[in-house]
Amino acid sequence: MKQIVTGGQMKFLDDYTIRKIGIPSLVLMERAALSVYQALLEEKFPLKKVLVLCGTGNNGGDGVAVARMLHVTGVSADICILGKKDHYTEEMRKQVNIAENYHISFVKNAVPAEYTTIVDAVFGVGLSREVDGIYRDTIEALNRSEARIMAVDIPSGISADTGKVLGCAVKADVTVTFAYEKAGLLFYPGASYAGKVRTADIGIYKLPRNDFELSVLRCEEKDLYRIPERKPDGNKGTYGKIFLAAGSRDISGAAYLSACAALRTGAGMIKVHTREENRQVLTTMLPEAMYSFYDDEEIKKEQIQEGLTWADVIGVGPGLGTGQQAEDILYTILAEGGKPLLIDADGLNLLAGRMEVLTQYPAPILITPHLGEFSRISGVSVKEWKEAPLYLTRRFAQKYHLTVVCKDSRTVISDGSEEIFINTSGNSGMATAGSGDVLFGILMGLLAQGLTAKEAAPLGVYFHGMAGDLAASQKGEYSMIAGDMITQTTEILKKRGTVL
Ligand SMILES: NC(=O)C1=CN([C@@H]2O[C@H](COP(=O)(O)OP(=O)(O)OC[C@H]3O[C@@H](n4cnc5c(N)ncnc54)[C@H](OP(=O)(O)O)[C@@H]3O)[C@@H](O)[C@H]2O)[C@@H](O)CC1
Ligand SMILES: [K+]
Repeated sequence: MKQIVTGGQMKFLDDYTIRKIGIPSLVLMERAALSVYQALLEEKFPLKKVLVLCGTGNNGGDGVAVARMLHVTGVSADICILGKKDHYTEEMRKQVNIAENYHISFVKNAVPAEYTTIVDAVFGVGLSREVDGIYRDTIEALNRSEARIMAVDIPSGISADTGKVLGCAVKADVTVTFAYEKAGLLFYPGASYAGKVRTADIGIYKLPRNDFELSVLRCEEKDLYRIPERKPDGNKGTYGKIFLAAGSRDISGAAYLSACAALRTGAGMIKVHTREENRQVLTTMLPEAMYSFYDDEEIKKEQIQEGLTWADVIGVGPGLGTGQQAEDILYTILAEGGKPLLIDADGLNLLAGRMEVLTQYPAPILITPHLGEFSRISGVSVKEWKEAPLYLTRRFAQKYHLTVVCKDSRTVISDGSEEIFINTSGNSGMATAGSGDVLFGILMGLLAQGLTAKEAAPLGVYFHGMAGDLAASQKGEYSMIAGDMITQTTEILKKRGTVL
């Protein structure tokens, strides 16, 4: 797991390192600038003529130090400072003083088009409001230039918390961020403004994970080892039994994809409860599953109860429909399930406006709404969510005692505790029919194998994104379809043994 920070947390850690640990601010700044200088060389930036664009804060101070490092190695570097002298931080003042002693050239009205490389050191984590005036004009001119752009810590204009563009923002080719990735570099549009992100260790104190009041994390490939190991003496019961209510009249695909993904992820057994019309197609396509069918008559509660008693994990929703039968199935499960429960799609649509019934359920519940569904069940608009994705997802999880997987280009996962996850795997090709059903199946598969909802959710989402990335590498983002992701789960599970 990788630790991510918000802008406020980074400022706290900077401050803690300086005041409590005792590393002087200028030492951190020197290391920060050196890491940017090295990145300029390693990423082969064209250093014929470099402009370092600085703000008045410490991000600007980093920039002035980078200009000095370039200057002493014979690179022609101009410094242009936006903002007034009386706004300089103490560190910025010292850096400017050093640069003046070196006779580095300061320019007033830089023309970005004249430079081969531009270092963006206007705003870092201290950006506090919309960018306008001279800042906006300069950033827009910079984005129009042909120069390669290196952002210091975060592209100026991007919110370090949400990735939002505050007015306007620098479009960088490479960003060197210090100590930790900032949440704003992971969320879109910030992620696409940052270009390639390099994280540099500059000596900031590494706070233990448990000491963060709110710990923002992301999974990485080595976390695959968290998928439970297969036991040589295991049997199909060892790997869990799933009861899945999915599919409706003429909708069999969602049931197929989720059930198949669950089995491919390693679940021992699955029983699909679905409409009679799906009998032939499902039993032909997925004979490995067991089935119970219902028709136009009233749903048979005993049939469902039998499945619930047998199962270790329950899933409800994919392709279920929102008619009376679907509602009866959902409420039977809520009343009598009592086992870890996953709800998606139509299951969530049926719950809109009645979410409080979930707080009565005696076992963990995991829900996987996309942003539209989240909006419907929470009353939070998509626009509001984008302003505060971490806070709003967590608040919702707390309110209804759930693990929430809020699906977006950067899925946010929270069980309401102090640990919250942002997922970074995946690609635009995954915005394809049935992709959510595959995720649902993967999550059921992980829960069936004994992971808790909190463990399964971030790992399953990451796993699903990896499957999407592998599918895209083979079929391309345009052509890949949901079934390709199931095929790739096989490849990912093969990797499990190699990442330890
Ligand atoms: N010692 C350390 O702490 C270390 C810090 N490090 C580096 O420092 C960065 C953080 O520095 P920081 O806290 O000084 O804030 P920073 O990002 O430079 O911006 C603040 C300035 O911007 C201004 N401003 C804000 N919004 C604005 C707007 N919309 N439009 C116009 N102005 C606006 C604001 O002005 P004011 O609000 O005072 O008017 C203030 O002058 C961090 O990202 C990293 O790069 C590293 O060197 C490691 C050691
Ligand atoms: K910057």
